[in-house]
Amino acid sequence: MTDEMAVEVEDLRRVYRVKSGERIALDSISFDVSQGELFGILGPNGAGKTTLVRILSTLLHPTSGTARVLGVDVGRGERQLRRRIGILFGGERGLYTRVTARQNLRYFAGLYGIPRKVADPRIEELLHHVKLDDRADEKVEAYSRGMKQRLHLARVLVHDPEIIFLDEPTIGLDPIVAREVRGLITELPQRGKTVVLTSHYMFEAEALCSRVMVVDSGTVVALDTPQALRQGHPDMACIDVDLLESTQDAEERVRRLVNGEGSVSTHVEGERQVLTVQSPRGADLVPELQQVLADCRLGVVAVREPTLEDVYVRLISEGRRRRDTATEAEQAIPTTEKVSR
Ligand SMILES: Nc1ncnc2c1ncn2[C@@H]1O[C@H](COP(=O)(O)OP(=O)(O)OP(=O)(O)O)[C@@H](O)[C@H]1O
Repeated sequence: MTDEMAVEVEDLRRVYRVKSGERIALDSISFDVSQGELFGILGPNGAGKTTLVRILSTLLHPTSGTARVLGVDVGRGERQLRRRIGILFGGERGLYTRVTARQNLRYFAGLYGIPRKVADPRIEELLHHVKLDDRADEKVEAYSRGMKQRLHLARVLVHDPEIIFLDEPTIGLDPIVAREVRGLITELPQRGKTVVLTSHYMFEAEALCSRVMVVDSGTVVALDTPQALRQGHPDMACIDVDLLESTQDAEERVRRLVNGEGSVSTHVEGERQVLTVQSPRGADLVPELQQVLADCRLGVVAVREPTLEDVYVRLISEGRRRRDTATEAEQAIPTTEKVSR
């Protein structure tokens, strides 16, 4: 393994059979991940992220297309690959809580057939690395969520895998613990590991990943460095409007004002409700925006550069608009014409 890509995916498709017929979770996606890269997969709920990670980590077979991990076809080299990959899914499953952290790690090392004289010093080093050495002989049931997640990371590393899949590794963690876990993830490439991670948090992807791939409805919407994605939309400025008191149709009215040339979203930030408008008109839009929102009580109105999250919102909404238009056009074609095409 020198010049090979860590992950090579071509035309990968996964369809689930459901009562109503078929559900396309991945629709012919292609991408590569280099060795030593920290690669992020972003996408809304149901985008296909977990399906993709499960295929890459040999837990699920693709319907068609190819996926090679460390040069091995995931469908053919399961046994060989499992020793070389580490998998961490969000949540608490996968540890034995009635025994200690050290016993957990010894057990998992044993499953991979690692001799004690190799495993023991590695376990010591890992416990130290995830800052659990002083609590290593305590039962895991007495651990906090954060300690369990750090132990999960040690478990993922116990067989010294070359590539690690992390599915939403900081989900449900408090901000301080999440930051600790992110710190440990950042160090993985320095330990020679390739990391593929999924996340719902844009700032996390921006802080950790060398490249990110945005997926929606099983297709790749964008793939680039976080910086290039942000800078790839020079026409876009963002306006944040603090809505101190708002009317129900405020967002809809702003949407009509923007008229498909950008995007509008509202989110709550602590006590604040913030309406964000992305528009190529930038600051020029502010007076009209204030006029449209004249019956609301507004706080600060600020024009700023887009963040990765803004770009993400725009990419997803543009993709969905394009798909809706294509579906409407398809539905407008008379049935006879569809059959003859
Ligand atoms: N076992 C299954 N049977 C049927 N459909 C499934 C199954 N697993 C996933 N799906 C569907 O496949 C699509 C992709 O799901 P997937 O879990 O991969 O998305 P995701 O991006 O990981 O979502 P989330 O962020 O909510 O975890 C969704 O429409 C989902 O409902």
